[in-house]
Amino acid sequence: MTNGGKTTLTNNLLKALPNCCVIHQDDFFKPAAWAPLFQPQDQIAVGEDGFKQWDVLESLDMEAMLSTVQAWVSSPRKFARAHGVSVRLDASDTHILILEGFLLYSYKPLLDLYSRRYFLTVPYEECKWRRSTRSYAVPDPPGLFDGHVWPMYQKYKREMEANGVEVVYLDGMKPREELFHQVLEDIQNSLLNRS
Ligand SMILES: Nc1ncnc2c1ncn2[C@@H]1O[C@H](COP(=O)(O)OP(=O)(O)O)[C@@H](O)[C@H]1O
Ligand SMILES: NC(=O)c1ccc[n+]([C@@H]2O[C@H](COP(=O)(O)O)[C@@H](O)[C@H]2O)c1
Repeated sequence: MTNGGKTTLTNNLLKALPNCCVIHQDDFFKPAAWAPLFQPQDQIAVGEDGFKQWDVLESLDMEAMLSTVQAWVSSPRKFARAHGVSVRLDASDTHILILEGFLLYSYKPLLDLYSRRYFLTVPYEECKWRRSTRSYAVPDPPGLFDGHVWPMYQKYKREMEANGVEVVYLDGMKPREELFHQVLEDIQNSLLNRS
């Protein structure tokens, strides 16, 4: 979920895991107008509620994100080099790709590609508070959290559960270090079980 601690956890994992790349879903938001002149290029819809609909799958270019994932799948080593990730030649040939995002489990073509699916959650009040302290490229207009962000979070999570998508829930209220060690251990175990 938004402000669950995804970026923080991802950055910690990136430092600890060899040959590890990341793709951020935020990089795939479709273009939006920042001024009326640019209106024709605006691909973010405005809902009946008056809010720009940022938190729906249609606002993200998921095809482009999938292509980026496929580029990694076809050559992790080349991908790592192109993204400035140093490839350790002495380490095992295992490569890891982290996808970091708030709507990763609602786009079918990606669903079967994941080895592990983690889902960080925090309670409503904490999420709202953390969000209020964030500064996004496009600032939240007043009322966006309750009017759009939270309802969309609930809707997509409900759908994900109804579709039987299995995830490992992580308690985003735990200290950063604890979350890091929990997930690192889980990744290491899943790698061991594969070999
Ligand atoms: N485990 C944690 N406990 C308390 N605060 C956290 C924790 N993880 C992240 N934060 C804080 O919450 C905010 C959102 O974190 P961030 O990692 O950017 O979330 P996300 O990428 O999920 O939106 C930041 O201010 C960050 O410092
Ligand atoms: N990166 C952007 O261009 C942009 C613009 C508007 C809103 N957002 C917000 O980003 C959130 C997702 O990012 P986080 O998971 O990091 O919070 C969404 O809830 C969305 O409302 C991002």
